[in-house]
Amino acid sequence: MNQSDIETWNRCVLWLEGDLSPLDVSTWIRPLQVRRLPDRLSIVAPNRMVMERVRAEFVGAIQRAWLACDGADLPVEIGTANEARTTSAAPTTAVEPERWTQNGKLDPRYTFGSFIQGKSNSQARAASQQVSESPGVAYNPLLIYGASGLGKTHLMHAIGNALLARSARARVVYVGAEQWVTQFVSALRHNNTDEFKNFYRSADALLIDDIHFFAGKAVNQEEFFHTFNTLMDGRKQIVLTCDRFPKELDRLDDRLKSRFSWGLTVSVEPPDMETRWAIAQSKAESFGLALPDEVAEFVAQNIRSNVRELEGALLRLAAAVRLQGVPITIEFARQTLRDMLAHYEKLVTIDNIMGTVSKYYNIQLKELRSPRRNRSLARPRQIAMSLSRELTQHSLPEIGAAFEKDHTTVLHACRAIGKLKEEDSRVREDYENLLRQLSF
Ligand SMILES: Nc1ncnc2c1ncn2[C@@H]1O[C@H](COP(=O)(O)OP(=O)(O)OP(=O)(O)O)[C@@H](O)[C@H]1O
Repeated sequence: MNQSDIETWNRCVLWLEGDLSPLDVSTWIRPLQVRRLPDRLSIVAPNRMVMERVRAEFVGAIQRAWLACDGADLPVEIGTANEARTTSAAPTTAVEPERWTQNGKLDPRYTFGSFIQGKSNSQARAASQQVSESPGVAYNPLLIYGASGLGKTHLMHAIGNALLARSARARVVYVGAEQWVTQFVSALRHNNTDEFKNFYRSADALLIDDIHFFAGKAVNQEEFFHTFNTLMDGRKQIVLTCDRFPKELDRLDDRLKSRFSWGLTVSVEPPDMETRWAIAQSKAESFGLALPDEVAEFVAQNIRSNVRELEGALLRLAAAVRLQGVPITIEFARQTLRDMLAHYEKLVTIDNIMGTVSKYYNIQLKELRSPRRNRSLARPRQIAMSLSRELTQHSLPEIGAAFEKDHTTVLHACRAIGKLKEEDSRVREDYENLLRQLSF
């Protein structure tokens, strides 16, 4: 795949994430390699099973996604890597077997410049920048953890790209833990583990994504343990990402956990409203979408769980604008993103906001509706009203009715909490914790 095909295909995958289940996307779509030929899309599946399933179920969706992302309506041909290598009719679709003697590919789009900083990720970004400036010295290993789609891989690639920009000859090795496991198993099977070891142990910087994938894989952990020690002894930089705080990983060797804590462990959190807004603006610009401020605000307010979803939403808007050629308004965004928005509305209701807030403050649910005004009840009630305003589409009178109050009380609560978030760090922290809990 050339760079332009890779970029278009990445956008297609994002687009398909809006239509298919996450499991379908990771099982059937992500393993595909797609190449645009003058008259067709040539898809190579890693094996027969994937090929047959994609051919039976996903070809239409892939065609639509390509049309939306690239503007070209092309027929699709699909084969497997083996077929592609042996079919002279389609030599351009041949897929190189995954080899650990090649560096994994760093995405050139993932740089510090394209990473939007906010409260939720400033520590991770600063640490990553520092590592890229003083590899092997500043923080070693650097471990970035957090939920899916919050920018861990982006930061890891940014470090790799920056290291290569400083020294094009540096051996920056990037690999997903899953890929490492596959490669190591293959090396064991073919009796060439020495080559595998030399490759990883001679890196100047080793970046391993998603190390939670090592959990329960004792032989791989053992190999990684030795690679880790060799690189640390040679003052080579190690960067790791994980979907949770590594001490919480079950079935991961304690020796590894303790070594991870030699360096710095930083988290990335879901972005707050302001950061989502800035990310929306920046992603829209990179997709060539002129996004009016009020639409950016609408999208940022409504797509909250992670940046990958936010990006998917903007891509959809960009494709819809291109196809329909109409001006982009809030109503247009609401229509185009209605299934994504419905998903959020279903999950965040006033009832579950009240439930989450009462549990957080350890008060009874009925107290949120009661007329009692002592501070220990009034503050949680105001926070619950303000969250209902921020996270649902309900009007002030509807929120008031749910709390058995009138709409002016809700308005007052939203203003009071808005001000307190600026002035009182305790309120701000509580509000952000609750937002995180409600943003699944
Ligand atoms: N702060 C940010 N600024 C700009 N883009 C971001 C930011 N955070 C995430 N993204 C974008 O969101 C998408 C998902 O990010 P990324 O792949 O880094 O997530 P992740 O945390 O590694 O997720 P996973 O654990 O699922 O691999 C990427 O396209 C990335 O560029």
